[in-house]
Amino acid sequence: MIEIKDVMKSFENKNVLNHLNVTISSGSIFGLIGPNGAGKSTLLYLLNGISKCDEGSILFDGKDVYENPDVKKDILFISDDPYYFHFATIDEMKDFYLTFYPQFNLETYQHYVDLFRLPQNKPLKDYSKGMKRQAMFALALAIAPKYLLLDEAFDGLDPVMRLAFKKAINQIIDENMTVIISSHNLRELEDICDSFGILENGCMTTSGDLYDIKDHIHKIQIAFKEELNKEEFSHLDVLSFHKQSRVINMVVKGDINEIKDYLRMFNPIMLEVLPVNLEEIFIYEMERKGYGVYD
Ligand SMILES: Nc1ncnc2c1ncn2[C@@H]1O[C@H](COP(=O)(O)OP(=O)(O)OP(=O)(O)O)[C@@H](O)[C@H]1O
Repeated sequence: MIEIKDVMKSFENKNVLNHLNVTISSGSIFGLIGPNGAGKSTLLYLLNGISKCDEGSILFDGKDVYENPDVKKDILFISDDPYYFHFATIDEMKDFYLTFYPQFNLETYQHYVDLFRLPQNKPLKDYSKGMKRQAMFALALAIAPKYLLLDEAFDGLDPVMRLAFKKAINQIIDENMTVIISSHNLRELEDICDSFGILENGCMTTSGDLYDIKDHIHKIQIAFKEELNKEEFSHLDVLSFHKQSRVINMVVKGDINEIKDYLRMFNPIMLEVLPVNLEEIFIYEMERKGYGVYD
C-alpha cells in the first residue's frame, strides 16, 4: 500500500502539491491524471524517492521512501524521458539492472525484446522515441518490480505496441505489484486502470475505484414539454448542463435511482441514461472548475 500523507511541494514559492492525501492499494493499477502542469511528474519523482516533500510523507507499506534504499529497491520509475547510459545497448542496460534487481527474469526480457523486435547491438541513443519506450518496458516487465511508476506511459508507442504493453501488464500484475501510470491518453488508461485520481490545484479532487466512480456519474438526456433552466435542477449535483430548446443533456453525480426519481417530478417526455467514460469524467470535472475553453 502507498500512503501519500498531507504532502506539500512547492517550486519558487508556488505550491504544486498542497496537502495532498491519497492511498493506493497494493495490486492496483492507478491512473494519475490531471491538466498540464498539475504536478503529476512532481508527484512521481516524490514517489520514487528522488525528491523530498517539503512537508508530509510518502509511505510504502508503512516505510518512508525518501533516500530509503530498502524501499527504493522495490520501485522502478520510467520517466517521460527515460535515462540511459549514452552508448549503452539494451543488453548492457539489462546487465546494469541485473545487479540491482535480483528477480530480473532473463526469459521474460528476451521474450519482450523479440516481441518488440529491438536490436540488441544498437546503442539505445540511436533508437526511435517509441523504441526507447519499448526497451524500458522490456526491462520493466523482466524486473516486475513491486512498484512500477510510469510517466506518460503511452507516449510514442504505436497502437499495436500499446496493446502489447497493456496485455503484458495485465499478465504480470498480481496482489504483490502496484502500478501507477500518468497519462493524458485517458482512453488507454481506462482500458488498463482499476482506479484513478485527478490531480488538480495540488490536490486529488476525485479519486477511487474507476467502476465505483463511473457508477456515480451519469450522462442524462432528458426532454420536457416546456423549456426548463438549470436552476430548476439545483437539488442535483450537476457537473455539466447543455440545453437545446426542450432537450437537455446533463451530467450528474449521485445515485441514479434518486436522480431519476427527482427528474420524474418534472414529468419528462423522454429520459435516457448513458454511460460515461474516464475522458468524459475528466472533462466534466474540469469544466465544472472552469478549466479550458468549452462551448
Ligand atoms: N524543478 C522545477 N523547478 C521549478 N518548477 C518546477 C520544477 N519541476 C516542476 N516545476 C513546476 O511544477 C508544476 C508542475 O509540473 P509537473 O511537471 O509536475 O506537471 P505535470 O502534471 O506532469 O504536467 P504535464 O502534464 O504538462 O507534463 C509546473 O508549474 C512546473 O513548472
